[in-house]
Amino acid sequence: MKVSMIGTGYVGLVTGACLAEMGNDVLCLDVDENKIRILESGGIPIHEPGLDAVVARNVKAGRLRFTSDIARSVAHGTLQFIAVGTPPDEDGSADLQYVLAAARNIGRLMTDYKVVVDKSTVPVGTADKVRAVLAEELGKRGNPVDFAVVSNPEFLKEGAAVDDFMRPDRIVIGADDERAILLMRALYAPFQRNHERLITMDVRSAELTKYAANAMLATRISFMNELALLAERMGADIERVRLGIGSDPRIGTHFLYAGAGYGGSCFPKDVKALIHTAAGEGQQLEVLGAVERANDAQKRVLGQKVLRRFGDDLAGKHFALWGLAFKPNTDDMREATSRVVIDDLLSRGATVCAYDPVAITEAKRIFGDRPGLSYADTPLAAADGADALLVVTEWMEFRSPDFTELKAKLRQPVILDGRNIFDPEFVRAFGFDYEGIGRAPAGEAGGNAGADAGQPGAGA
Ligand SMILES: NC(=O)C1=CN([C@@H]2O[C@H](COP(=O)(O)OP(=O)(O)OC[C@H]3O[C@@H](n4cnc5c(N)ncnc54)[C@H](O)[C@@H]3O)[C@@H](O)[C@H]2O)C=CC1
Ligand SMILES: O=C(O)[C@H]1O[C@H](OP(=O)(O)OP(=O)(O)OC[C@H]2O[C@@H](n3ccc(=O)[nH]c3=O)[C@H](O)[C@@H]2O)[C@H](O)[C@@H](O)[C@@H]1O
Repeated sequence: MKVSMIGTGYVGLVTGACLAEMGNDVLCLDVDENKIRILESGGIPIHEPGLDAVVARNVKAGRLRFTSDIARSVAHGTLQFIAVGTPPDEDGSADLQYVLAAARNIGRLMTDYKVVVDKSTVPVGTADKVRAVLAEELGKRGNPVDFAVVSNPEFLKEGAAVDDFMRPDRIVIGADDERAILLMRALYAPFQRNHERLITMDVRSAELTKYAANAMLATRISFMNELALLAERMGADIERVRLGIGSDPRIGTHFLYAGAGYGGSCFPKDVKALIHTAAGEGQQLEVLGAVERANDAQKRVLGQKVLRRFGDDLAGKHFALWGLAFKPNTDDMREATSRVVIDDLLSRGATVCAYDPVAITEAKRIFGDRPGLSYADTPLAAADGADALLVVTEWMEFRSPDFTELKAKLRQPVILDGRNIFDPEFVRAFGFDYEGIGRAPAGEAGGNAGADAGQPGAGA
């Protein structure tokens, strides 16, 4: 099938490459000419495991091409995927300007039947707006060309995007046009793996499904993070609680890890956008409001642990930070907890040396020449002379360091583990003063540690 992919970011490039992998003829469009130049010269503008191989293979086979020529993109695909960004507007609503600009381009130039697919995460009612823009542009030309608008939200995770797209849990298609549904079914047939994974529904339900999924996942995390703070106060261990509740299949152990707050380009913005959508309908989403507030507070928990140990004035103190990306296997730092932690420490006069396997270039772009912030080439080098090590992202390579060497590098053997990657007892046996998120204090096997183990709320 001929597919045009509008927007070659995380979603567009992965979707385009994976569709090409199944034999489709895919043309990827981006208004960012620099991105297109990188792709045309064989580079990949983002860090996403396995993506380079899929892209290279399909470019070589002639099934995947890139362009910044809008007319060429509109002419190419019967299926026109819109996979552009939908960042939060000042009031928290999803900014639809890029989606509607893409739709306008299609309407302005299309000459035959097109299925316009909303792949971007967009609020309920957006398909109607896209339809209206297409009709308006066609109307201006007095050209009654047939088209359909389909909602096909994407559920891939960064860092596992290719795998998620190739082996989806489900494929949601919101449409009311039979011809369009048939085309979408055919397009996604190779991804079904002998099991019906395609769920068709009306467009509005499909649009809401995407926000509901992210909001539910964000809720699980904030819920566990709040319980982790309570566990710290009570001398309980959130990891044991996670196993204890996760064994109930109605709850499950997945996606239940307490940590230093969720980040990324989607949970924060989608939670905000859903709250805003509901408010527009006169409904307050009380639970989601709390989810957002709890997460904002959770991003400050590591900084607060530092202040409790070292006092409010951190002048002369130096900290090692492991992990800049909002999660492992990506260089994405949008809404990353590391940004809040670094700001908190630097604003109190501390200096910070950070290490991340892939996100240092992105950090340099974000922080510029921020005084007090430096970067190291290895995790151990980052720890050199630090008063404490803060773990912010759970990269695999952080999980089994040489603890003896690490201790020798640090000025004080303090580890504040924002992702609970270490076994507290194991690390303490090396003489570290270790604190995780919601972990039992030293010597406690889950008993009541009373007021001594209490944390002052960490803003929650
Ligand atoms: N990043 C993720 O893991 C996921 C993102 N989503 C959603 O997918 C959408 C895209 O997200 P990302 O890929 O992360 O964004 P991104 O920011 O990485 O990429 C968007 C791309 O669209 C391009 N663009 C903007 N306007 C354009 C236009 N009129 N014509 C052609 N190209 C244009 C930009 O230059 C940029 O390269 C968002 O709505 C997001 O919420 C959904 C699931 C997962
Ligand atoms: O709409 C989107 O863009 C995507 O948003 C998330 O994917 P992503 O943001 O890439 O990453 P996640 O793995 O979901 O992690 C998000 C954040 O939650 C945190 N997290 C995750 C899981 C957990 O148990 N605890 C926890 O704190 C991570 O550290 C990270 O900061 C969803 O998982 C995807 O299904 C969705 O398609």
